[in-house]
This record gives sequence, C-alpha cells and structure tokens, in this order.
Amino acid sequence: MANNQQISINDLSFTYRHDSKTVLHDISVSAPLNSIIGIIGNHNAGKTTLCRLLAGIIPNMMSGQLSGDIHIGNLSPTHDWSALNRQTGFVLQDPASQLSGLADTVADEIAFDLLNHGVAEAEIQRRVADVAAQLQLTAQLQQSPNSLSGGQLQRLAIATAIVTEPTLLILDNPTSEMDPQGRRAFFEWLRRIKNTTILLVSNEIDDLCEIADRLWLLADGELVSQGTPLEVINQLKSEWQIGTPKIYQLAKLMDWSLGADLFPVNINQLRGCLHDRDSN
Ligand SMILES: Nc1ncnc2c1ncn2[C@@H]1O[C@H](COP(=O)(O)OP(=O)(O)OP(=O)(O)O)[C@@H](O)[C@H]1O
Repeated sequence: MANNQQISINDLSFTYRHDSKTVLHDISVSAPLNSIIGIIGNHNAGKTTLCRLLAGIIPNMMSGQLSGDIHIGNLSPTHDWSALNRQTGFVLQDPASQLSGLADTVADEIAFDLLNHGVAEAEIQRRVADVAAQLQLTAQLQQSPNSLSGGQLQRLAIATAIVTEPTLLILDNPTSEMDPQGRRAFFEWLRRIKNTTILLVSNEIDDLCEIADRLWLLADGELVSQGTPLEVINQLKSEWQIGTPKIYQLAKLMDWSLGADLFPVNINQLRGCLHDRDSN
C-alpha cells in the first residue's frame, strides 16, 4: 500500500526498447511529499530517464522493459497517468521542444494549457501575468517565443509548466542555458515555492545544497547515495564524478567542521559552524 505522504520508488529497473543496456538498476528510495529533491549524477547516469519515469512519460509514451514501481502519494505514474498528469509540471532538458509552436506570443504560449483546460479568460490573464512576473518575462509577453534567448526560453518552459499550478514539478536541467544572474534568480524563486514536490536535475551543486531537502545520486544507472545534502556531499566517492560546493571546499581547507567529521555544504551550516567556533 502506497504511503500517501511520500514519493517512493521500489526496485525500479528500466531498459529502453530496442536497446540491450539496462539504464536504471534496482532503484529504491523515498522522500516526503512537498520536499525539494535534487537528482545528481555523472553523464548518462540515467537522470533524464528517471524523470521520464516519474512523469509517466515512460511507459505511457516511451516504452521499454520496466520492473518495480513508483508512487507519488497514492498515484502511480504507470497506472494513474491521467490523474497524475493533471497535477504535474515537467520541464524538459531542451525547452524549445516542449513549446506548442502554435503561439504568436509568449503570453499565448503560457496560456496554451489553460485554454485547453477551459479556464475562464479573466483567470487566464491573471495567472499569465502572475507567472510571467515570477519568471521575469513580463517585458517579453507580447514578443514571439522565437525571439527569446536560450535562458528566456527555459524560463518560458518553466512558466508553461507552473501556470496550471501543479503539485509535482519535475525539472530536468532547467538552468543549463541561463546566465549566472538568471540562474541565481531561478534558485531564489524555487526556494519560495510552497506545497509542491519538486524533483530537480541539476549540475549546480552549490545551488542544490542551498535549496534541496534531499539529494539522490545516480552513477551509471544505480542509486549510489541519498540523504540530505550534508550527508551526501560528505560521503562522496571520487568515482561518482560529482563536484563539491565551494563552501564545503573552503571549510575543508580551513578545517571548519560541524563535528563528527562533517563539513558544511551551505551558507547556513557554515554560519552555524563559525558561530560555534567563535563561542568556544
Ligand atoms: N530514448 C532513448 N532510447 C534509447 N536509449 C536512451 C534514450 N534516452 C536515453 N538513453 C540512454 O540511456 C542512458 C541514460 O541516459 P539519460 O539521458 O537518462 O542520462 P542522464 O544522466 O540524464 O545524462 P546527461 O547527464 O548526459 O543528460 C544513456 O546511455 C542514453 O544513451
């Protein structure tokens, strides 16, 4: 019986159709709903494949050999796809490929799903303006999506995913095209979202350690580590090829530990660690 307060994955394995290589091997992990989960791993570790499974794209749109199961609350992406789909926002690695291609303006693109769902015009206008403001796209609302930069396109893809007010947000490398300022704004925005389960694939380990409640670390299709960012970063093995946050590097260099041989991975932990040293 699924725990309706958890996202849980049990013995999940997957091989793409027409392929002999198993991409995900026996993954079992869980996390509370409404938390932010950072998914990290080396190149081809299976992060995108895991996102596709969590979103139900596999097996509903892409097929292969699948065993084990996933539950998001009491819904399974395999068996309850349409119900789950209504609650899910998914941002693909390539933002342009998820836009409708039919909208003349950024505003129409953001409104696209709402129109399909029959939402009233005044409510559409309110939500489009609100989401555009959150993602700093207000000035671009009357522009063509084709005129946007890579970072703006990623923000548009995120806007289209959140305008339906999903309770599950799956973001596959959403900042890869953003400049440092855009990336910072994105992570600050993400931190403010409430009552949403967020699964975020990212290489931005410093930012992830600031906002994620938990990290899931994949290496060559296996879940090799999971826990809080503090736990995962302090147990990294070099063969997993994951960079460490700058705060952790500095703390190690200066021997500023939190005790028990744990070094801080984010600014709050660093502050706590320095405060404890000062008061001793
Ligand atoms: N549609 C597909 N059909 C067949 N094989 C695929 C497909 N998509 C991905 N793969 C293979 O699955 C493996 C894992 O790919 P995936 O994209 O899930 O990894 P990733 O960790 O997201 O990689 P990256 O960090 O490079 O984005 C790779 O060997 C890839 O070639």
